[in-house]
Amino acid sequence: MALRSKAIITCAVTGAIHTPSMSPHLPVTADEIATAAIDAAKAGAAILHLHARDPSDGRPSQDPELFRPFLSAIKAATNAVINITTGGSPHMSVEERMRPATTFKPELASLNMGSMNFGLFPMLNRFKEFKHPWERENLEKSRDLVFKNTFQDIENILKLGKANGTRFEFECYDISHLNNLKHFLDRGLVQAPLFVQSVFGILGGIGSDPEDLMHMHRTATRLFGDRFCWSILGAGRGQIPLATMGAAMGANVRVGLEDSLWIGPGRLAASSAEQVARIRVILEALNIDVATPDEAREILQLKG
Ligand SMILES: C[C@H](N)CC(=O)CC(=O)O
Ligand SMILES: [Zn+2]
Repeated sequence: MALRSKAIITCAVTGAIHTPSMSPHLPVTADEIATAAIDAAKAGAAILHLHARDPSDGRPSQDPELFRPFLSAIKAATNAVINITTGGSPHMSVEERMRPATTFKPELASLNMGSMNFGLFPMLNRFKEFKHPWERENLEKSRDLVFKNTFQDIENILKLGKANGTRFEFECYDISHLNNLKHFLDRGLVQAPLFVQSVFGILGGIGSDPEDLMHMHRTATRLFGDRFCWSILGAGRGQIPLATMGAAMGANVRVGLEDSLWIGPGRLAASSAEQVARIRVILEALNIDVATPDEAREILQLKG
């Protein structure tokens, strides 16, 4: 793993997993997403990972016209790195998922490194009341849902990136995803430094035990040596503890309401910025400086 000079904080402000009835703080409209992202950048996030939602009912959407207003507001207020999702929602087609990255040619986009079961239904044990029927439907449907990311899908998104100068946040939800990334590295379809976002705690992927983190780290180091920039994404209550453990080992970190709605046991986070502030305090307590957006660009060799 490339020795990390400074820690890059990525913030994912809304996503497509959580639904509006789960938290009043989940941004839905373009204004809410812009405000959440700008506040997260002010709190110390160098990279903003962005999804869009239909303002009428909060349903995840990859419609570029829903991205456009908050992208321009964010760019006007910060020089944070814009990272546009190509994962969208696991219920969407890959073509649908690729639309905003195709339209906006961002310097960074997410890329999910393998197909997998994507179990969201356990959240039905925690959340009972939903304003919109699609919220419960999506969770129920995840019992029989495959998040499709075939080798051809990945290759198509890599080609899109190459054409647009877009580099990737490689979402690795399991050890096999690291091997898939190595396959594309060996074929010269991806270039170092590889921004490896290890995703822990999604049902269908690797768990969120410290042993899982160590296993990911060992395997990534064996496969990529010092050609990767490691980052930790813990879903749900594992968010801050796993990010803390990873940071102590030299990793970068990802927080935000896309990945966890919580700031403490039973306490909803009031904003993604609150989670950024929390992990920043921890990083600085570990004597780790937080990277600015331009330092993140340099570390990840982004087009700027
Ligand atoms: C677990 C995260 N939702 C992973 C993610 O952010 C995927 C994407 O947007 O491409
Ligand atoms: Zn995402």
